Amino acid sequence: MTTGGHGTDGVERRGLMFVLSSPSGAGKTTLSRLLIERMPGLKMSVSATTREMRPGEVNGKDYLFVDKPTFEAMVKGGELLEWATVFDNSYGTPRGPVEAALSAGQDVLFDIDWQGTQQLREKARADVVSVFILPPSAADLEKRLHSRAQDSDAVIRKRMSRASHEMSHWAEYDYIVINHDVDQAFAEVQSILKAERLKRERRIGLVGFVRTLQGQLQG
Ligand SMILES: Nc1nc2c(ncn2[C@@H]2O[C@H](COP(=O)(O)OP(=O)(O)O)[C@@H](O)[C@H]2O)c(=O)[nH]1
Ligand SMILES: Nc1ncnc2c1ncn2[C@@H]1O[C@H](COP(=O)(O)OP(=O)(O)O)[C@@H](O)[C@H]1O
Repeated sequence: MTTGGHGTDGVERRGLMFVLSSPSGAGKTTLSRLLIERMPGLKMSVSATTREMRPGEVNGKDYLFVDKPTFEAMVKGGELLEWATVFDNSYGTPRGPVEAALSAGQDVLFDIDWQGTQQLREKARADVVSVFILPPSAADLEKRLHSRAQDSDAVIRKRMSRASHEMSHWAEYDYIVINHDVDQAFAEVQSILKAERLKRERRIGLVGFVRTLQGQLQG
């Protein structure tokens, strides 16, 4: 599914699909924003959703906010790479921008749940790197959901009651980061991405690079 771009050292490599999942409120959105700001060559996948827009969210940036018939038409038209129902709403990843970014040699960042992560893995196992973010405690999780101040008490209760179920999928992920402190968690997630970018299997230009080096040594 992915074709090559160039790494910072000029060696061609396959783009990767970097997935962050967590129970609601553990810090995926915060960490995703920092990654996009600070890691060149990484593009956010903007999901389509039927959920209500929160105060401060921007249509087309945080999500593509669509109505149910539009979402169903996207599913029927094969426009979504994966999709799932979360908290009674539909969420899905538009296929076009992901494929375009990967073809242009960029990595793509996904803030999606475990259902979507499973679907991506089925489609492109070798190119998916998945990270599960855990909160330090249930009390912290609840505090963060309240401090975000964007959901009603009823919605927060629903998200808290779903957290344990969401978390039960932690062992399907490649890496686990506990978000005590944002700077520390960001540094950990960034290290994962940096190391994964250097993986031999993705660096399809290495054979040619080493051959050239060997040629130079012999010549
Ligand atoms: N499968 C899938 N899940 C998504 C997608 N977009 C968002 N989600 C997940 O849907 C859940 C709810 O997201 P949201 O309503 O933004 O709430 P938040 O996680 O509390 O910020 C989160 O677990 C997201 O990771 C998507 O395109 N596909
Ligand atoms: N390490 C942390 N310590 C304290 N607050 C945090 C931390 N990480 C995130 N937050 C805050 O918690 C709230 C939920 O974080 P958010 O990134 O929206 O979570 P998610 O996208 O996983 O639902 C936000 O108000 C955010 O600023």
